[in-house]
Amino acid sequence: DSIAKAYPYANTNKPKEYYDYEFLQVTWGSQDAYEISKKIGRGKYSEVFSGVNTLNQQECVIKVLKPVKKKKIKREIKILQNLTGGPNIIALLDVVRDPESRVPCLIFENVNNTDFRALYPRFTDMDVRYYMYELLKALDYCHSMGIMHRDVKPHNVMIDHEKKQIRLIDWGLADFYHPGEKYNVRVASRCFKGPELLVDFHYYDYSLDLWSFGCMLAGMIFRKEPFFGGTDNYDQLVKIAKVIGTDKLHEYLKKYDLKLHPHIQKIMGKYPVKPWDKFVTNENQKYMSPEVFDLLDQLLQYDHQDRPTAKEAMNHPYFGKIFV
Ligand SMILES: CN1CCn2c1nc1c(Br)c(Br)c(Br)c(Br)c12
Ligand code: NA
Repeated sequence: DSIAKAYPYANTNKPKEYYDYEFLQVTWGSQDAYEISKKIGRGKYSEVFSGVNTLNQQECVIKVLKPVKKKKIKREIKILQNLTGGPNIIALLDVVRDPESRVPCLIFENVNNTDFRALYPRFTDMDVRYYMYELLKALDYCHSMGIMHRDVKPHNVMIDHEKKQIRLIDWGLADFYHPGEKYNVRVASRCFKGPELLVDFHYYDYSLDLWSFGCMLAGMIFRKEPFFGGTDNYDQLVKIAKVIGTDKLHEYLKKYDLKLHPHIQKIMGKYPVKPWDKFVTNENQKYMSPEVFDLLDQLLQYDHQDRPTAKEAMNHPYFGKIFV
């Protein structure tokens, strides 16, 4: 079996009620304390609004959950409660039920976010290093608390560029890591799915988040969003193989005794490794450095066991300069 390199027993050492979220007794606050001002987003599982707490005039974000299994709602609430207060983790302020519809709403602290498509092109090389280090702080924290995020992507990293603050949001796909547990591979967003998900390897761990993190970093420094732009979950692996090559893919499959889905076998060719400097252009060269290429080599590896942990990534020389 494959066991996490980092924090494998984080949950083993916790009381049962820490991870056994099904028994969570949700104490619902009163919805009438919150007024919705405008819709700011919509996802598969929720609609998101900016709002205000009428009792203290505090701005907030209201995530109205679409009808989904109670178990999944309890999981998201439990995880948010376990993590609130952690570095760069979005703070859950309240859990309320809409009086008419009785639909559950999660109330979060507000972040004056700028959409990443408009923000990232404005980043200096130091901005990228700074914000990606802050994101690793959030990942190392949640991993140390026995939780995999499983949906790391720019859409889920809120950035207030004035305050130079980030918050990792949307813990709706997050789950508790238990060594040897079989997990659903239908998680993360297509372009950020790790190879383990695309080859149906169910015994994955926190290192999935480090693959997604690597995809974010590559997209930011090469100004190519998404970096691996697959058209479906089969093509996604082909797009990855066209960059990191097929030799190591076959090594990976052999090590874990995995078979490529027949459709992937049909569309997958034989590809060499594509060096990172092939992606350099005039507009992205300000983000290039030997350190960042080395970090990408480490993060974007097929074998999840070979990727650095979040803590190891934080100690990479690429993040050395932000402390001068
Ligand atoms: C789709 N958008 C845009 C901004 N924004 C969106 N979803 C958000 C969520 Br969920 C939270 Br929690 C916060 Br805080 C912010 Br800010 C959010
Ligand atoms: Na959220």
